[in-house]
Amino acid sequence: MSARIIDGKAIASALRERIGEEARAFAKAHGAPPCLAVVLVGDDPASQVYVRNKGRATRESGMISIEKRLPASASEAEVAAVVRALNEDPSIDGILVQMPLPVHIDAHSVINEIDPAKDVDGLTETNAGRLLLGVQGLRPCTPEGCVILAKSVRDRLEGLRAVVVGRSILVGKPLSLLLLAENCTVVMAHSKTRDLPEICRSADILCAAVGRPRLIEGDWVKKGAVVLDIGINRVEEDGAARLVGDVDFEAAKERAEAITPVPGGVGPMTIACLLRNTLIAAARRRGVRGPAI
Ligand SMILES: Nc1nc(=O)c2c([nH]1)NC[C@@H]1CN(c3ccc(C(=O)N[C@@H](CCC(=O)O)C(=O)O)cc3)C=[N+]21
Repeated sequence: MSARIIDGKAIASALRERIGEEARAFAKAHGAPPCLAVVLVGDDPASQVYVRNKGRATRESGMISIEKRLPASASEAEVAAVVRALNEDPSIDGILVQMPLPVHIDAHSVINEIDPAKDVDGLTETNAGRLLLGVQGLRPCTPEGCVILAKSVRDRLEGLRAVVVGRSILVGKPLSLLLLAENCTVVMAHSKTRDLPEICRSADILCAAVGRPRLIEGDWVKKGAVVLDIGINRVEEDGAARLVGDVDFEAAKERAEAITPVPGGVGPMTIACLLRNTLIAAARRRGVRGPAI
């Protein structure tokens, strides 16, 4: 039996719809919609596309989107100064510094300049610490999206064995912590893990976030598992550019119960969760409860 394909695009679009309603109610109650600022340094073509898409999605959800662009030659101090000005601006609810930054800029330092209350990526030390502690904070968008997708298949994640392949700051580590918070038994696997195929075969929920095209083979997937493919790899195949995940989708879907496609799986959820975080940040900054979505 072929797996059910988890339609991340449709789930994200339904979530964005609900966020839009909440954002409009917020605008009525507070006199202005939530506002997201995106800082883009340099002219990386992929980043330009992401930022344009984020801007469009933000406006479609009834929120305000502003962009601060700096040249690739901007110094770390200049980028930090832009972030600090956005921190001070009361009309800004969320700040996202688009990655990657030019190599001469230390991304960690710049991210840490963001006011944790406006850190809609959930990447500052403060929000990472809050995630570790299990207290209220802003959670990273892609991992949050993954948990929503897993719950679209399994009502309760409690007691399930989750294997997360990849330990990046952006995805692997925070996703492991979020799944732990859902009472999964979490295995954090990575490039030095021994017997990776065997460990993957033990997963009820298999999450691949390594950035290696089709690393996870079909027979690494347990029958009936939920597979979340977080990889977005651009490859050249038969002379055409294609987007593929970290999982061999065609093979894995013959064993999984449900699987996310690439594109159209986890990616769209990242943007929906970013908008959700912006709404949450806007509400909390005004001392009201965040959205119940
Ligand atoms: N501060 C920061 N926060 C981020 O969250 C962040 C970032 N920097 N830098 C770049 C990565 C990448 N990222 C994606 C978001 C949505 C899709 C997405 O919606 N992808 C579509 C299709 C994309 C396509 O066709 O190229 C999909 O998977 O269906 C992909 C990638 C957010 N990132």
